[in-house]
Amino acid sequence: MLDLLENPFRLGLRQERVPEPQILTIFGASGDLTHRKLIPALYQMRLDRRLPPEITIVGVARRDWSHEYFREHSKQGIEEFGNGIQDETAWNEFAKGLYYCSGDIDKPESYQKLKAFLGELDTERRTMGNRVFYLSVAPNFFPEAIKQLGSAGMLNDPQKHRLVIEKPFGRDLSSARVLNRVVRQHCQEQQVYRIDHYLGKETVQNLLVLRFANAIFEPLWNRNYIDHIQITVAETVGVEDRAGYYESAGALRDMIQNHLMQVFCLTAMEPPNSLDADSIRTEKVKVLEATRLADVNNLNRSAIRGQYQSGWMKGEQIPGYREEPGVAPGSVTSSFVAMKFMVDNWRWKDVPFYLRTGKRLPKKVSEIAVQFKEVPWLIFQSASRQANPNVLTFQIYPNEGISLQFEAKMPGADLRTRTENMDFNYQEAFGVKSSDAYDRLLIDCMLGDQTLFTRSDEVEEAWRIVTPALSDWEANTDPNSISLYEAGTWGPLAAEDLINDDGRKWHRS
Ligand SMILES: NC(=O)C1=CN([C@@H]2O[C@H](COP(=O)(O)OP(=O)(O)OC[C@H]3O[C@@H](n4cnc5c(N)ncnc54)[C@H](OP(=O)(O)O)[C@@H]3O)[C@@H](O)[C@H]2O)C=CC1
Ligand SMILES: O=C1O[C@H](COP(=O)(O)O)[C@@H](O)[C@H](O)[C@H]1O
Repeated sequence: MLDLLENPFRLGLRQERVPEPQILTIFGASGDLTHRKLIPALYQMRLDRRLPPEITIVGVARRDWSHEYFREHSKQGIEEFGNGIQDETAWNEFAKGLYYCSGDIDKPESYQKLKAFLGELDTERRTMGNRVFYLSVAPNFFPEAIKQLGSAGMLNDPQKHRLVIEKPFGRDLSSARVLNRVVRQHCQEQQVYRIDHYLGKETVQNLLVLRFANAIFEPLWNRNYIDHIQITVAETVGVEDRAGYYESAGALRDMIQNHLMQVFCLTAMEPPNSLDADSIRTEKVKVLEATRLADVNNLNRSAIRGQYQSGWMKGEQIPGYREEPGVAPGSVTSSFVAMKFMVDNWRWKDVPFYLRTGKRLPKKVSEIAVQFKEVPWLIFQSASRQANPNVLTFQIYPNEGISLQFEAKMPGADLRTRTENMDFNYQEAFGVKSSDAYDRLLIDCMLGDQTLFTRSDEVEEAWRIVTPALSDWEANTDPNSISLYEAGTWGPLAAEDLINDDGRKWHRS
């Protein structure tokens, strides 16, 4: 493989700073996220020397594992979900810094045991009292874990102690406020990293670069040129073995309130004064404050929920959501949500933002499609009778990149046009696969950079916007009140109507 300095595509890709030695304590160490994402990301970062040799990871969960078992389990996770071990010597060195400390979030004695253990490790691993506590557990545990960590004196040094909180942050506006209050009682905002892994994705960050490092887009980025914007996160997987969590969350809490709304913020916000964490977060809050569901008096015009029923995908029969293990037979949990937002400000008046996400859809795809207005008068013949409008698409998954759809002249004597694409592909351009979002976010947290993490007021504003739909859906538990869609299709018909009624259609990538 070419060295960073030799490969011209990779110039400038070197990470500037390596975090100080520290101990990362993961609550929920035996869970899915730790196994599939966090440990593989941490190992890869150490392999790439983006983490110091002293990096130490302590897993916490109730089950009675040994350090050795946690190491073996982690190794298997890296083989299955990461880039593999690659180098046994490097693995052995990394594994020496992996520890397990069984404990129950609800029990104060677990924190005393953990505190003593971290103290011992500090001396052994030379980690200088630097601590990150990562709450990779179900959201209902967040308040208790924070209270207990605070009471045990483990969050009392704002310079050395950091707290990472997974999503969803609360389950509605009032619980998010309570959680923020708990956070404020036990630590300062500068210590808190509310994580949203979509902010760690390269194309999501590329949105900022495209908008604010290029002069040509900003003049067009408003109601004069943009017809509407669509944000889609479609998944082929179903609820898998996460019904315990998903039944009480649903697609609105699991995806829209956090991932899709963060992407929405970066698309719609005003230019920040600088890249400073608070400049960006302040602009995100401002655009959220101006945002509402399109029509709260007629929710069918702005918020659609759906649930997959049995269907066929890749020749295989897929069970319906209500037949999945752990799901109640009459469940009205949504596995699909589509929403229409309006932003009441000068830039976006009358420009709808359509957001949709769902499980068991035909394709795994995440993208932002910015559709421009049609030309006022077409003087050419078009292959499709009518010229297609320009669409700028940010492809978050798969094939991270950006493409611009435009009309081009077809060969021949006639002046006829056809729709073509100008493509930028991240991997081809830079000669590297984009790294996993968790790498970037874990490093940023260890370096004390909060730019890609959400602030308390941001989370609360996001909850405020979706509250009318959330309240209506919570109140309506009739199994027939949710629109059904066959697994392997693009969601319920009501979601098509949401956009078709405005004379528009969902972008198909
Ligand atoms: N999985 C994913 O792809 C993603 C998950 N997330 C978020 O990450 C968090 C974790 O999710 P996930 O890993 O899927 O969840 P899992 O259900 O797989 O894991 C939960 C973990 O919590 C531990 N746990 C449960 N109760 C206690 C307790 N009383 N004391 C101590 N530990 C406890 C469990 O271990 P034990 O039973 O041994 O105690 C287990 O390690 C959630 O907030 C989720 O929303 C975010 C993005 C993606
Ligand atoms: O946070 C979550 O995200 C995943 C989708 O993430 P992606 O990076 O694969 O697009 C989703 O499957 C899960 O339900 C949700 O909790």
